[in-house]
Amino acid sequence: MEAYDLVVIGSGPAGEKAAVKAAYFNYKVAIIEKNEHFGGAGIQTGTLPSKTLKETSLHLSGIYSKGIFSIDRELGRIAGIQDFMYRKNLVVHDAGNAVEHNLDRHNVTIYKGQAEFVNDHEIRIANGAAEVTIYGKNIIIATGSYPVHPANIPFDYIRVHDSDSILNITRFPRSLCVLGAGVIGCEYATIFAALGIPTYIVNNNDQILTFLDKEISSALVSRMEKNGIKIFFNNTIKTFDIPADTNDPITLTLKSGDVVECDMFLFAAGRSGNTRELKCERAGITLGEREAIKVDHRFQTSVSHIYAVGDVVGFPALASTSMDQGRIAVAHIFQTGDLKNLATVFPYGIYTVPEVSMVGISEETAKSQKINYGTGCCYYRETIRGRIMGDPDNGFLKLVFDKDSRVILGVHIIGILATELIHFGMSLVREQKTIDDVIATVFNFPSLHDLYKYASYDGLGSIKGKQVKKAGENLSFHRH
Ligand SMILES: Cc1cc2nc3c(=O)[nH]c(=O)nc-3n(C[C@H](O)[C@H](O)[C@H](O)COP(=O)(O)OP(=O)(O)OC[C@H]3O[C@@H](n4cnc5c(N)ncnc54)[C@H](O)[C@@H]3O)c2cc1C
Ligand SMILES: NC(=O)c1ccc[n+]([C@@H]2O[C@H](COP(=O)([O-])OP(=O)(O)OC[C@H]3O[C@@H](n4cnc5c(N)ncnc54)[C@H](O)[C@@H]3O)[C@@H](O)[C@H]2O)c1
Repeated sequence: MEAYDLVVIGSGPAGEKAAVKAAYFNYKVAIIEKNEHFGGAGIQTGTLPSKTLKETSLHLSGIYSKGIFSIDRELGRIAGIQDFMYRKNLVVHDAGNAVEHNLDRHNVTIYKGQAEFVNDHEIRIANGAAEVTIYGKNIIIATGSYPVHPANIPFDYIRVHDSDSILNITRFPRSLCVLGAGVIGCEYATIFAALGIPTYIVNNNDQILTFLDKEISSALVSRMEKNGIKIFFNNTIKTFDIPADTNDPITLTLKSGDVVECDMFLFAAGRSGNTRELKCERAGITLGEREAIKVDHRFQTSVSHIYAVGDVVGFPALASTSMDQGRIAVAHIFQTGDLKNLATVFPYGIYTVPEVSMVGISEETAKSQKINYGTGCCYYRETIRGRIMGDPDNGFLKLVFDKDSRVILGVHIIGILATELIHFGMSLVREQKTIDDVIATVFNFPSLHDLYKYASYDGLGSIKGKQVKKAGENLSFHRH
């Protein structure tokens, strides 16, 4: 039986980075992947395809240039579903190959097939009729998550989809209903709505993306509604009526009694850990809620030489954090001494139209923690760069800071490039910088980083109790 210093199960962002890091330190490493292609949800079915479809929908719809440069860009021909999928397919294919190449380059041995534990050191890999068992001195489970399939949702992958099958549609929906206003639901709803497709969201509470600062999530709701999305709050679907003729609409009856007619349906109301096939009980590994594996802060499971990283351990379930979790587990196993814990300050990037990003605490959290906090805000259109670009999103940046120390505690952005702009804010929060530090910083001019400067000035005004002049909507921002 072939023996390895480390066996990694799964080649998504968490598994790839773990395997490559251990190999870099000259350990003998194997990785097991059950899918034909490498990269997991990060590259094949989640992050990368959805982000590419978002860029494609912005490009095809011209949503950010309409009416701004005097002459509207017209598409030479009507874009078809092949045009919509073209770049996604290309980028996914290239990025999947890049993962394989990276593993190869680092001399990681690749096993194709489905892994299951024989005991706490031995893993059986089945690939069709072929089977092989390998030995891992240490093991990292990085098997990710899958979209749950509640019994009442009649998935047919033609008109009723989950976030995997929506990537393979062969025609545009004439209209779309999404169940769940989490990140997946909101991102896909805005991608399709940007293309002019009538879109509905059904969500079982009164807010979308509940972890966001409320002012930002409310602003996103108003932008989504402006882009033609109708959201049913505090609601869920009671019955589905799917006619045999695909020209006829699917009829959904909601808990509220409302009836929604739509051409396609997307389920986006939750994922669970990919642990069922692993037979974790044979290795003595303890599972938690939603089929996730229980780990400590170093990603060690209940069995000391077995670690678990990425989506399979649950929150925060991001590609960004998953990669670092993989690296941290390896650093702990082999005592490389370079990485100890996952950064406590990391950003959330929501690739909706418009984008949203946040780091640190929201105004609601500051309030609940009884912090003597202040806020400062600046709209994109109040900056010169924003005016040049034109800003159909009415985007803004909001700072939450401690009024006594003036230290910035949270940064919240809605608007173009929010997921890029947030990283300066992340440094501010991590390094406990003050609004005065931001005011004393020179940025390129014109640049959107002015948002930080003028939000800080706005914050100064709010400390002194002045009402700082604000253009346009949300003039009535509550000041502390
Ligand atoms: C639609 C969507 C959009 C997303 N957008 C973002 C985003 O914008 N930003 C972000 O940070 N995150 C995003 N995410 C989340 C991100 O994709 C995941 O957090 C990330 O992929 C988790 O990485 P992972 O390595 O833990 O698991 P995965 O990427 O799921 O990879 C797990 C791998 O393990 C393999 N595997 C599973 N079981 C076995 C087995 N028994 N044997 C062998 N192989 C096995 C699978 O085939 C898969 O290749 C998104 C997710 C979805 C679904
Ligand atoms: N940009 C990103 O970072 C990004 C993008 C997509 C996904 N992800 C990751 O993927 C994970 C899964 O995302 P998700 O959106 O599937 O799940 P989620 O748990 O974040 O959201 C599910 C939503 O569906 C609602 N819901 C649940 N059951 C319902 C029901 N029966 N009826 C109506 N509404 C219902 C919930 O209230 C919630 O708003 C997230 O935790 C996230 O970390 C990240």
